[in-house]
Amino acid sequence: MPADTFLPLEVRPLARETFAPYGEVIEASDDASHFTINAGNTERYHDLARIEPGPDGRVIVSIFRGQPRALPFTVQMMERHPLASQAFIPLSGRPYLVVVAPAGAPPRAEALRVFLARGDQGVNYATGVWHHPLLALDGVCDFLVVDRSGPGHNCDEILLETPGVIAHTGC
Ligand SMILES: NC(=O)N[C@@H](O)C(=O)O
Ligand code: NI
Repeated sequence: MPADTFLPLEVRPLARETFAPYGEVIEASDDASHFTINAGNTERYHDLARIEPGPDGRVIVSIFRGQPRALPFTVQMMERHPLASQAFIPLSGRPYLVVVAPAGAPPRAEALRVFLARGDQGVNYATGVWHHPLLALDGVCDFLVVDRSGPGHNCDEILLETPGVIAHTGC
């Protein structure tokens, strides 16, 4: 592709099945494993994500306060955590964007998949899955983040040879 080209990226609604190659969707949906507890007061949506702290790692819980991204948004870089998973659970009730590519070799823009997540859907990136850092929309948004603390290098970043562009969320 010529040097000044960009690849338009399609935005799809986030769904458990289509996100499966990249990790899990964390949401209280009918297709999740769930059962009633606390004498009928509470429904437990059970074991929704495979949290992997990796070798000598410890699971930690943090809050990321993300500034909103403006659209159109140019995806120029991707990152991965080769030692552990990373989960984002929205706390502000707003939609956000998720950009992923399969674990393995550094992706080209053609391999990127963009999902629009609802404000009641979280995601867990499986170990090594390429993703773009947090893409909050519409306003400052808080996310509960479950990932790893421990020894070793756990963040690889790459620049895309051809950037992708997210023109709009389609909603
Ligand atoms: N650097 C950091 O902790 N954040 C990224 O991993 C991210 O995915 O937002
Ligand atoms: Ni990350």
